[in-house]
Amino acid sequence: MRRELEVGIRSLRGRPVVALALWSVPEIVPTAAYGIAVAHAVDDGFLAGRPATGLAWLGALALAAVVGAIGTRQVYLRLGGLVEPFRDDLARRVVSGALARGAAGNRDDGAVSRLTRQVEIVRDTYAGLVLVARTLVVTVIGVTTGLLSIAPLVALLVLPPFLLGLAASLGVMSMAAGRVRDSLRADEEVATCATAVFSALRDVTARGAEEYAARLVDGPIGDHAAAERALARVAVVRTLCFVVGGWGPLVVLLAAAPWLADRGLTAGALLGGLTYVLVGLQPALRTVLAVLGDNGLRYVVTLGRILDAGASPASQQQGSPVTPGSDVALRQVTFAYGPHSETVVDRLDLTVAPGDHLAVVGPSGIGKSTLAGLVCGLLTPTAGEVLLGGAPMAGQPVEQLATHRVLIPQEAYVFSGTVLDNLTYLCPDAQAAHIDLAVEAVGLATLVRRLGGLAGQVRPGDLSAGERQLVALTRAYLSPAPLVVLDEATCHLDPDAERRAEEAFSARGGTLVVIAHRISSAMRAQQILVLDGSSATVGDHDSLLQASPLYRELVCH
Ligand SMILES: Nc1ncnc2c1ncn2[C@@H]1O[C@H](COP(=O)(O)OP(=O)(O)OP(=O)(O)O)[C@@H](O)[C@H]1O
Repeated sequence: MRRELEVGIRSLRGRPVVALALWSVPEIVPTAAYGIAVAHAVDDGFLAGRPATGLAWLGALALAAVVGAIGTRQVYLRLGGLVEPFRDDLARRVVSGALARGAAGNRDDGAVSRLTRQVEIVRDTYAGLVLVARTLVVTVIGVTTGLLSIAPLVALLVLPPFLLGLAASLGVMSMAAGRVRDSLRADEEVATCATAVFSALRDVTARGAEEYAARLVDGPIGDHAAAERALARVAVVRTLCFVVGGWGPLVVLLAAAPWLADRGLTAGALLGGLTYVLVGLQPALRTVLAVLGDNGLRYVVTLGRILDAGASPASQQQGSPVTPGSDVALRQVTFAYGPHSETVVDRLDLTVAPGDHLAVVGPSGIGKSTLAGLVCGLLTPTAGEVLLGGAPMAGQPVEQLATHRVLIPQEAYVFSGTVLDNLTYLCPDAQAAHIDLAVEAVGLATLVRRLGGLAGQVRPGDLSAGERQLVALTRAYLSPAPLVVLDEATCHLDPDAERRAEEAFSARGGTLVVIAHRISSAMRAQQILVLDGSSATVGDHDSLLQASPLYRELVCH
């Protein structure tokens, strides 16, 4: 919070602060005059049986208010000279930061929001804070001057509780800023989670993952509720501050009235003192609390966001995720589905160079799909590690992994919608020419024509298992992911269609891992991994014929 306040105070340097202060002086006149006029109107006028004198004092009060209004007008005219340059500085900071990040190749999607909405919020709240700080100073000077002139004892009684309440309100501000930040963060977390779940609603329903989706949003919603409760507790503390600083002086003054009367305090002076509390101090504290609680917090939090985003692109890059390549490496990977389950993969070492085509073969139930899950980061090794482009898969966010690898399982996922929706699901910005190329390469053209082109409707139930696989394969082909893993994803295609699809993927670029359904598929790969329960052998077709009895057996089959 100190940083945000320093930025605001520093911005006042070289601005017309003196003119603003001088034009605030006329405003002190009515503030100081309230109690004096009431005291004299009562003591010298109405209680002395001279109502005309009483009314004259009240008339003088109206005159003082006119003087104050002239000062207020001039203050507002000069406020722009303080606030607009501050806004310009912030806008400059946002634009420079966004340009620097753009030049460094990093998109800054939040810059528009910061430049328009957030800078305006800071400008408005800053103006509100300047005004309230000025009003507070004017009130304290005016009330103190007035009280000292009619009854110095009353000043000694009412000012301490007021100042105590004011100090406590300022202290609560720092605590409240932290709570507002927590609440905003929690709110963003809920929005991020809910957006992810809502945008995947179709998939959630299709895969029956409703409970999992609910669990995803459950935590952030709980955090948000806790943050809101903490914020509500701060509001209670703020109310207590007002009780002390706003009502405290009134109670003290009323309680001390007999004691003051014994010391010669007149009824008019007592009423004058009450007027200062009710018309001066109490509204000033209420405004301070309202403005600090609203403007102040919005100022600190929003300016904080702008300042954080303005950090140099180099420092931001340090935290940005590493972009892995497409080479896959397994280092002593061991995996079992549970602590007491049999080990499916045992200390496996494997390297697939970028651009290579690896086929995995082995008897049913030996662990081929498990290996595909490990390579894609869907399963976490019990021991050892899986690296993609040299970066460990473990701990990488799902969104990041999704841009670097795509897995097509045996049961192809196709949904109700247009052909185009189904094909561009992993690459929404795909160009028409690229889509046509993919459709042709993978062998989907006949089906697309039958469905009425890219705008035609797909009804999953009307497609054969092989047709659904072709749709899913074309989608994977269009995906920008450099690593493609096909887990028996062509098992429902005839051998020719399978060959055509696999050749398309080989020519696509990037690394290809195929869990082979047919041995003919394995023979197209540069490297073949034979999984044999107790051991795993890697080689090309010829070397494996020599080295692996299991491979020889699979080829004969
Ligand atoms: N989710 C799971 N929980 C527990 N065990 C599992 C799970 N999935 C697979 N297994 C077990 O792990 C072993 C390897 O299964 P996996 O599906 O990886 O074999 P596969 O070689 O792909 O078989 P297939 O060729 O029949 O598809 C099997 O014994 C299987 O029963």
